Amino acid sequence: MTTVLSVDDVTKRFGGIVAVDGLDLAIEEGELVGLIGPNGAGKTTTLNLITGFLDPDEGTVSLNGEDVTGASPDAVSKRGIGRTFQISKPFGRLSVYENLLVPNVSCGPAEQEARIERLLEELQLEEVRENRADELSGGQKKLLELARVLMLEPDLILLDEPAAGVNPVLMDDIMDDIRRINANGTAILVIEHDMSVISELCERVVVMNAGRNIASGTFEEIRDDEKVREAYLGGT
Ligand SMILES: Nc1ncnc2c1ncn2[C@@H]1O[C@H](COP(=O)(O)OP(=O)(O)OP(=O)(O)O)[C@@H](O)[C@H]1O
Repeated sequence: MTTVLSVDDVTKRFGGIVAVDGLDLAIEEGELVGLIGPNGAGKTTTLNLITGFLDPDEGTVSLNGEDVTGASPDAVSKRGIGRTFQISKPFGRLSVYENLLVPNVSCGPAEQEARIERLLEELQLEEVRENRADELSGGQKKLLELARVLMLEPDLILLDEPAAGVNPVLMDDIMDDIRRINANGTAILVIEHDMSVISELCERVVVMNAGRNIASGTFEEIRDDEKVREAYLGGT
């Protein structure tokens, strides 16, 4: 198997707080992995370290075997990592269609247009293509963000809480979309507090606590892990 993402012994401190503490994490080609952990475990900081929004104090981040530690968010995105945010931030005054013209694609205009049309259809945004992005529901905004990320045809997508603020019916559609994108060959890492989403979606789950990777396995394996139970009980 080819390793798409490798986080090796990464540490990030904010003053006296060690947010990420010697973290090791790897995602193989085609995997769909969940990243969970109690509040403050370091999940979002990890995403920020992988995507170049933060620089680690120690350790390395590699993408497809290439060291991308310290690269800018733009450079990381060009090398094939896409990312969505906990709170979607589309360009509110632009239409759905115009938002999809924003990503800096490396293909020509005809292919760009074809990708937009395909994604509008696949993600069921066709009906709202001319609507302003700030008129969309929470779930539709998440779909638009996913479409924006897919415009760049990434090797790996990092999803930060895709279920937050989404109604359950649309969440079922979003889960189907995530499965389909993964089945087409894109590796995915999902941060999510909703355990039903994690258990339904992810073949492997990594658990963080206090900045460290404390367990990795199927949902059933980590659910029955004593260290994981203690981490969640200790956090409440
Ligand atoms: N910019 C920052 N400055 C100072 N401390 C920070 C900063 N970002 C995160 N932290 C701290 O780092 C630790 C890890 O935070 P992080 O947001 O990564 O956790 P998380 O697992 O994503 O939590 P949640 O599930 O609540 O989103 C916390 O103690 C947090 O307060």
